Amino acid sequence: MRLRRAFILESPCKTDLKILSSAAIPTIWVGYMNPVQPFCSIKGNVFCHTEKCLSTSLTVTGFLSRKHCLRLLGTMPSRYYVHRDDNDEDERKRKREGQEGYIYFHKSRGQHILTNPRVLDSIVRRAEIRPTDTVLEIGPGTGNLTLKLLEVAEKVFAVEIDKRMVEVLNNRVAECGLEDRLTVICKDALKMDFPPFDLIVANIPYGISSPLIAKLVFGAYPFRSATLLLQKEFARRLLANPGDSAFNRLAVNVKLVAEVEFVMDVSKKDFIPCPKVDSSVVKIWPKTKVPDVDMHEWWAFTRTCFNKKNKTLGATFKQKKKVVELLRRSQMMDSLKDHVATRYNYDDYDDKEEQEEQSDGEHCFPSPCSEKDLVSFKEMIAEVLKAGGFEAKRPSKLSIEELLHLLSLLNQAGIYFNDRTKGKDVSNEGFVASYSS
Ligand SMILES: C[S@@+](CC[C@H](N)C(=O)[O-])C[C@H]1O[C@@H](n2cnc3c(N)ncnc32)[C@H](O)[C@@H]1O
Repeated sequence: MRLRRAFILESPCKTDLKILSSAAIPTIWVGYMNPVQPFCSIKGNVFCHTEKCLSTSLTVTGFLSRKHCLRLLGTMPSRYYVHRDDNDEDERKRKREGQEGYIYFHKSRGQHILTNPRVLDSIVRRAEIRPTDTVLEIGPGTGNLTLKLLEVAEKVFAVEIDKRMVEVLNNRVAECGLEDRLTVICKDALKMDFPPFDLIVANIPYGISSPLIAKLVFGAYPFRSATLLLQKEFARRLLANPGDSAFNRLAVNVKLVAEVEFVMDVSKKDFIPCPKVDSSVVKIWPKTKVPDVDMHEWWAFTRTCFNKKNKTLGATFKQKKKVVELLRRSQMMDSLKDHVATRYNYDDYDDKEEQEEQSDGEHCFPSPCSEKDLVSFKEMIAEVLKAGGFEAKRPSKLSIEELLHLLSLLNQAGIYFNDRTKGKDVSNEGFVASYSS
């Protein structure tokens, strides 16, 4: 049968629909075929990237029932999917929300559904799931990935913040008779303790990538690996090595405790609605042997060094604000308690950036340490940097081993980065929060 106009939708499986694409269509867009309803009546709600295919005819060898299609799609056919900004005031769209059959994808929640079955299969294959594994999925959405995970894992915990998605997911999994192996937790993944799991496999909302990865690799969760779909640029940063322009604080912190492996790039066209950015899949392997370092001290140290990652360490540790903070944190101020508060005069400080930082009010002193103590503390840091050969080096170019060495030299000299006046914080909450926007 030759169709002049095809109703193009997303579906996990082209063979199920028995659609053969013409050579002109590089990606096969398949889905719910409704030969009765004329295409033009639904055109308004179809996403633009599907429209590319409209003029191309498809050779169709069979149709699926609407019910079967809905099961494959997990929810309504895409004419019901509307992507709406949270500040979109369109009354008609608002009215439709809540009506049966309509589901809105919210940008603020990163709701971009991965629909390419080949990509879904590759993610599951590269995750190397064993039949006895419990998998944690963050942000299952309508369940395209969840269903694939349920085919191979013993159990899946899916954490989803959006109640509407949870409903769709539960219905879809129940229709496949797999509900016994799925536990859906309707919570914010950043604000909960995860149940025990062996692996994480997820297409996460990109807005929470940093805090979520920090939570996973520094949380008390022993897991084999995390296979994650991330924004491409973000993945490049995680994969970056010292000296690469993308190497940053998160990369250095993750590399301390985990190995990161590139798996594959994923085009934005493989999502509905189509996001603005491309994606990549990476696999994170927690290291079995982690360097013996106080993590809170390490996090505070990398925060200080990577704040201006391309500045030389000599210049970074000359900044008055940094030195005063370090002096306070290193508990070297006991002898200075009686000093009269001093507001520093920055006129003699030839560092524009730092002056700007001061001007936001947050970092204004008075501080109870004297200029004399500050100068000698500064000299002490400079000596440590010089002795270790770090004065002219830039944090962005240092290996983990070099950074660990520098930290131990500074600590040996009594210079600390974590606030030792506050007592020991054993949780990683502050650290995870520091990556939240
Ligand atoms: C990129 S979509 C992925 C959907 C699905 N996994 C897929 O591949 O098609 C991200 C999902 O994460 C959910 N989400 C967003 N923020 C979340 C959070 N803080 N905790 C848990 N889920 C969240 C969204 O509602 C959305 O369903």
